Formats: sequence, C-alpha cells, structure tokens
Amino acid sequence: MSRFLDLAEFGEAALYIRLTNLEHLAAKAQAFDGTKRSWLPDDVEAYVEVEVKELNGDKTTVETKDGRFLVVKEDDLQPMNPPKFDMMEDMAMLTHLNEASVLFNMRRRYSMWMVYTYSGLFCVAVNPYKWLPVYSTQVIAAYKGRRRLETPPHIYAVADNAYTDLLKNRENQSMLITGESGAGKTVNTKRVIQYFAIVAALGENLKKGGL
Ligand SMILES: Nc1ncnc2c1ncn2[C@@H]1O[C@H](COP(=O)(O)OP(=O)(O)OP(=O)(O)O)[C@@H](O)[C@H]1O
Repeated sequence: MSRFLDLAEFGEAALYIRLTNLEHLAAKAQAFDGTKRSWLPDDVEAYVEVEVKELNGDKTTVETKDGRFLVVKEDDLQPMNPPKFDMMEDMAMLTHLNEASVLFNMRRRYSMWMVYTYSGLFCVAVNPYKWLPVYSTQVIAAYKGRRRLETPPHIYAVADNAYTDLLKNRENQSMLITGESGAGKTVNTKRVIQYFAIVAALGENLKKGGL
C-alpha cells in the first residue's frame, strides 16, 4: 500500500525536488496560443521561442521575442507545449515531444536546481557541478518503498525500484548508467550504492532517525 506523499518529508531537499501546488497553478494560469508559438533552431541558444506570423511553407514568417522578423522553413519549426507542461517530471507526458521541448524542460528544471527528470523508464540527470542537499538519509527515507511515479524524479527512486524488485522477485537486477565524460556517472553510481547500503543496513530504523 502506498503512503501519502508530503513534501515536508524531504526536509530542505523539497525545494530542489518538486514544485509546490501554488507554483503549478501559476504556470497553468498563463495565457497561451498554441497555434502561434514555436521553437526555431538557433546557433547560440539551440532553440529560441518565436511567434508565427504567417505560415507559408518555405517562406514562413516568424517574430522572435526580441522583435526580429525572420523568414524560415515551416519544417524547421517545432511545436511548443502549453505552460501547464512547464517543468514536467516525466517528459514522456509532454504533448509535443520534440528535441526543443525536451531541452527547454530540462533547462527550466535545471534553473531551479531540479537535476533529475524522467523520460519514460529512464531517469535523466544533469550535472549541477555543486553540492545539493538532495542526498541525505531523510531523502532516502522518503523514497524507500514508494512507487516510482508517485515520487519526484530522483536516482533514489530508480534504486528503490531495483531494490524492491530484488526482494520481491528474488532476481538479480541491473542498472544502466550512461553519459558523456563528466556527466556524473560515478557520482550517481555512488548514490545508488549509498542507497542500498543505508536501506539494507537500517531497514525500518531508517524512519526513526537513521544513522
Ligand atoms: N549530482 C552531482 N552533484 C554534485 N556534483 C556532481 C554531481 N554529478 C557530478 N558532479 C560533479 O561532476 C564531476 C564529474 O562527475 P563524474 O566523475 O561522476 O562523471 P563521470 O560521468 O563518471 O565521468 P567519466 O566518464 O569521465 O569518469 C564530479 O567530480 C562532481 O564534482
């Protein structure tokens, strides 16, 4: 049976883990015309937001946020998701699943130091290059025994899934941790091992205050 999730359980990590309901409501309240807003490839920013002024195949006119009018190919534009999809925890849920929207979602989350995001079964981690208070015993206790989709994205949720399946099915589990050099594979692997060590050693005592 799943336990009710209260963000207070995450302590000081809550800020770095999930938006509050109020923040979600604020995003949903923003006006949005999905027929006009799109992403356009850009040499510096990867993609910039544009407003479509006139759709006309290879001669489509768009306006950038800094007021420039450009003539572009319609095929180069990628549709933008409405603000209610802002900072999605699982990018598989995006209405428009395109490269620009994935990058935008990760960038928005990273700007609030939310470094973990799901993409379906995968958990994508962005290297924060600074210490974040999201690896405490308190956070481990909050993830222990919880279903993955009810908790905010975290490497601990992935570890907990594997641990639960190991106990339940009595079968070996494997985890694929991949990324370019410096992406954070070693750090995240250590976090997975830390999770197993703490959960296996403390078990039920974890909830009572831990180490
Ligand atoms: N979650 C994190 N929190 C804080 N710092 C991090 C995190 N992930 C990575 N870093 C920082 O980035 C550095 C590089 O990360 P890491 O060694 O895990 O990369 P890697 O993917 O294993 O690289 P390589 O493939 O070259 O061995 C770490 O030494 C650490 O300073």
